[in-house]
Amino acid sequence: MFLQPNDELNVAIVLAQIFTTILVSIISALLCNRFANRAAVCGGYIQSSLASLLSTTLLLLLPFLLTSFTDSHHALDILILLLHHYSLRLGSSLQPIGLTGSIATGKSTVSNLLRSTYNQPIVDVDKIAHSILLPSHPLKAYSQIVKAFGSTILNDDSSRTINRTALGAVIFSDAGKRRVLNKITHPKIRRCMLSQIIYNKVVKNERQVWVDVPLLFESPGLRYLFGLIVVVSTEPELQRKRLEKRNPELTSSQCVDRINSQMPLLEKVKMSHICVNNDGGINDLQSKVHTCVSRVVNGNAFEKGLDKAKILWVAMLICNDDGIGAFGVKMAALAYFTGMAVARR
Ligand SMILES: CC(C)(COP(=O)(O)OP(=O)(O)OC[C@H]1O[C@@H](n2cnc3c(N)ncnc32)[C@H](O)[C@@H]1O)[C@@H](O)C(=O)NCCC(=O)NCCS
Ligand SMILES: Nc1ncnc2c1ncn2[C@@H]1O[C@H](COP(=O)(O)OP(=O)(O)OP(=O)(O)O)[C@@H](O)[C@H]1O
Repeated sequence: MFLQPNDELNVAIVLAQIFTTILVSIISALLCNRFANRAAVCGGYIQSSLASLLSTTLLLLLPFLLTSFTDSHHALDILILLLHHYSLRLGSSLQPIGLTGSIATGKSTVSNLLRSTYNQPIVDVDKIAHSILLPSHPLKAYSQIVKAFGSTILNDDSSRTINRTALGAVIFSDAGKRRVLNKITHPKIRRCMLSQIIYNKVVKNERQVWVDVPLLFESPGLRYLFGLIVVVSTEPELQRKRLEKRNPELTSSQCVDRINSQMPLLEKVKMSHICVNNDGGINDLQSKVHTCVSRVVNGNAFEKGLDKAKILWVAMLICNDDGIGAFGVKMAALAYFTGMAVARR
């Protein structure tokens, strides 16, 4: 079933479906041809029977393979992997810039400045997380979440959409439940995030892409995806006050739960390349963002470390929400051979 190309994820999926359909057809045709040639050369009864049996099996398997590719998102994973691989070979990297911080330290405010003043492309991971929750989203987190948390987290109206405040109250006060939600949502968020990075880099040809990702350091290994990490920090008391002011629907203790559910900000600052301190007013923040953008545009703040990034991309794609199945093994093999090709250069 082909999806309608109505957003970056779907465009990438449709491209991936077309790509794998062509790839599988070429491989099958080549293999059939090879078997037929072998049989003709050897001329033996057993060989030619075996060859025709294998060719027929392959041809029969082809529609099945295509259906399973188009019904799943494995095709997208392979496309992302290959694009990443070839971008490294061409000497440019898909490595984006990570923008992080803790809750209410000002990531969205900085993103808005980057977008409006500097025309920078931003992938907003909170926005992705919200879209994932919709009943109509192709990655189908909605049904899994309702199964895990029950219908009490749904809005009472006819839409039956997820009430984010209700779900937040459950997961921010209980680390076990938070893990359950993260297990459902994070692989899907990651996949949409990667699709959007690829879309911006490859389709829109953007030089650098910023990714506003709140849990960059909390998600194991994710930091290696980024060539550069910028953290937005505020002093804890100011952070709590800004959170309470922005989200009046939350009680003081719910605000504290949300802050405590994340890694301490100081640790994040230590692990980042650039820190934008947001203890002052908006004008002060604007001038700090200006300094940050100058460093990034000059390019001298980027780290090397493509190998680490490459290993991570491969691991992220294999360990997706479908588990390490047969397709994961195939992808590992693909990654291994592409890696060998690079090593030989
Ligand atoms: C729990 C949900 C429904 C609350 O929605 P709500 O609109 O009230 O908050 P919002 O999404 O704007 O999140 C605000 C901030 O909370 C923090 N936060 C969100 N989810 C988590 C989490 N699982 N663990 C720790 N902090 C989180 C982030 O700093 C985020 O920027 C929502 O955040 C969600 O679906 N979270 C799970 C997905 C996720 O991890 N998102 C974070 C992006 S990686
Ligand atoms: N320099 C500033 N001066 C005054 N208010 C600010 C400043 N920076 C941010 N704020 C306000 O603080 C609140 C939190 O900021 P923002 O939403 O940008 O944080 P965030 O890190 O994106 O939060 P979240 O993690 O929840 O997505 C907002 O209401 C914002 O308007």
